[in-house]
Amino acid sequence: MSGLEARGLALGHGGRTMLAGVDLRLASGEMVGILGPNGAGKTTLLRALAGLAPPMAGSLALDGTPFARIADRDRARAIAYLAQGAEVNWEMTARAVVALGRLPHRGHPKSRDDETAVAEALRQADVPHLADRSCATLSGGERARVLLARALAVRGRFLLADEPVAALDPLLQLRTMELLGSIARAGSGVAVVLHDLSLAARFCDRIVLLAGGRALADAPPAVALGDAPVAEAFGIDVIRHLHDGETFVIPRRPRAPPIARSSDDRPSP
Ligand SMILES: Nc1ncnc2c1ncn2[C@@H]1O[C@H](COP(=O)(O)OP(=O)(O)OP(=O)(O)O)[C@@H](O)[C@H]1O
Repeated sequence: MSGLEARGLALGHGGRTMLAGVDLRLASGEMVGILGPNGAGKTTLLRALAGLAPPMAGSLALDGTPFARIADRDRARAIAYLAQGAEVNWEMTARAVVALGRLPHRGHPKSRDDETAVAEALRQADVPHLADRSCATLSGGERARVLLARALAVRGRFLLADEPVAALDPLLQLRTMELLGSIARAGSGVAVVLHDLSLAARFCDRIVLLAGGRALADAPPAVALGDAPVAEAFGIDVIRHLHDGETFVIPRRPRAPPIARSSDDRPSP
């Protein structure tokens, strides 16, 4: 079976289960959005898929080979991971940080040219002008784009990106989603954690919606972001706006909590 595959995953921290019974397959050429409320387990799931945190139960495999049988370096070459809101606390230039994405390739006979990969990643992430700046002096959005470039420089077959647009202005959010979509269309499997329902609905082929300790939905956006799953996962009502064939899903208001019926409300016998 090709792709990155999780079966029956149970994940948690300190012995506490946060997610259970998660099945997920990320194939080449598709972009999957991972959504859910704060604390639902999106980062926990993404880290497990990257091989950075072993599951409490279940299996993870790359093209049918269990993670346990894949060398760390081979896995790191195949699966690029962009952490959520990562800091860079060293006095390193942006170019040096992006070059860290080439570490899994060092000494590998089939490695592509590192300099070419770094230059292309800087260009894809729109940050060539920042290449010689110290990362410590970058704005939050600039740093986010440099760290995206580091993940792109891996040139993995899979890219797992945790909230890559959270710190970006509206133009860069759109450009980043377009970039991730083009990377998927070029043949990589992309999983992206998002909180923006419209970006997820417009750019993702499939949505995995996490809530209540499980995957509530794993379906195309029109289904996974339907009124019922969105209400159950986030406790909100949304407005849908169809424009040029694309659906925009806009949070409208928190759902009213269910009204407890007092004995006075009951119909008279
Ligand atoms: N190292 C840890 N030790 C203990 N609990 C943790 C740890 N990391 C995360 N958790 C808990 O696990 C749950 C899932 O966290 P996770 O970061 O995966 O959520 P998330 O869906 O990515 O949330 P957000 O949208 O806020 O980023 C949360 O309740 C969190 O408090």
